[in-house]
Amino acid sequence: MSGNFRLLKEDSQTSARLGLLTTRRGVVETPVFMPVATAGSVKAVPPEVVAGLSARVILANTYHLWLRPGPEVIRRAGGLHRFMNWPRTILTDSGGFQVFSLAPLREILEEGVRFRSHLDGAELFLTPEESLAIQEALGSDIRMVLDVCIPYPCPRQETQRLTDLTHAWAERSLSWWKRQDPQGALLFGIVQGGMFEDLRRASARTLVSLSFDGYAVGGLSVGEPKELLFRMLEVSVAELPADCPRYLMGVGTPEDILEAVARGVDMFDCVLPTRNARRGTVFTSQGSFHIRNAAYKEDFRPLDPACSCYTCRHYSRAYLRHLFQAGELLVYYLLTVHNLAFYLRFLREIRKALREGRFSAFRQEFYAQKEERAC
Ligand SMILES: CNc1nc2c(CC[C@H]3O[C@@H](OC)[C@H](O)[C@@H]3O)c3nc(N)[nH]c(=O)c3cc2[nH]1
Ligand SMILES: [Zn+2]
Repeated sequence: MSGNFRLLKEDSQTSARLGLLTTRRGVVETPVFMPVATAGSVKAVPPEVVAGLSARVILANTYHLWLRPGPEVIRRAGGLHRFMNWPRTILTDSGGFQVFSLAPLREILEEGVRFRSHLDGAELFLTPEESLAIQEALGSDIRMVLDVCIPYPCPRQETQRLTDLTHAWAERSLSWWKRQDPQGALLFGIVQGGMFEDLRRASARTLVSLSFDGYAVGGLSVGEPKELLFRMLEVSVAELPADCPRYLMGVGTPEDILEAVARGVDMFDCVLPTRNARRGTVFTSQGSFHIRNAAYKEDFRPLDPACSCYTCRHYSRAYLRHLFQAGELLVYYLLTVHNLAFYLRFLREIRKALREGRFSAFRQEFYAQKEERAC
């Protein structure tokens, strides 16, 4: 819909591409990883540090911020950027996923979703228009339409019904959007269709015919086998315009991201680097490991010798293990900084490989190193 995305280079051997997404808060090189700040904070790490790690976009969540502290508080604070002191791009998810993953006792109606708050059980009703009104109060730069995140598995007939509903809500979202002055904010549609190739293709085509600024592929990374995730991704992306950004929601491990980039995805969000850090699991160039392992009790090396992040420059595995065992809060900060640095560096390396026309060699090297580790 809006020409905010420029294709800079397409890989010769795969569908991978290097792009530039311009939002009203800055320019974002793609493929990009977006740290998750669901409730308005990248857990345990201040925004200046997240920006210092080169993050250009973070992701917040309509459902969580709607329930607490409420959109009016954030609107009166001057919007989410001011409220959380993040001056760069913010993408807000619509709440479609949380209503199905968090809220109990829900009812999907034509008009919207009725459910009970996971915080206090209060009865709530979320419509496509209300989700966009909340995102408007938050003042995010990229907004997602309210969709139905179809669970896995789901019978074909129910998949068709929920996908049709998602399309009706997408249409209502766009007509609401056209009645507003979005002031340069972008609106993304979300492809559903469950695990049925024909429903996936039809969903992508329907959303493209409505014309959005970008397209997310939803309803994946919901417990399905990897080969199904990538097959449904391929058939969805095949129907999406090359000159619009594609966002694969909730994915994933470094390998999943690499494979999705190879299939033409530009944008990623995932809780893995931040959530795993708080659980003591770290990502490194030698694979991932759990810091509480006794093997690290007197291991005075950094988490990853190939990492130059603050944590790796100043602290050893032994110290980080000690903090984790002692329940010292500092370890959340130190491990999250490292995992985010790892993910953001990984995407930087992917963009560099694409820029230099050696993406396939980079991908082969990634698997060769993985093989080596396995021996
Ligand atoms: C993990 N797998 C996965 N995440 C997904 C999310 C974001 C979760 C959202 O919830 C929070 O992360 C758990 C973040 O705020 C994130 O934006 C999705 N969101 C929407 N609207 N529709 C989907 O079909 C959908 C599918 C997903 N699959
Ligand atoms: Zn590090």
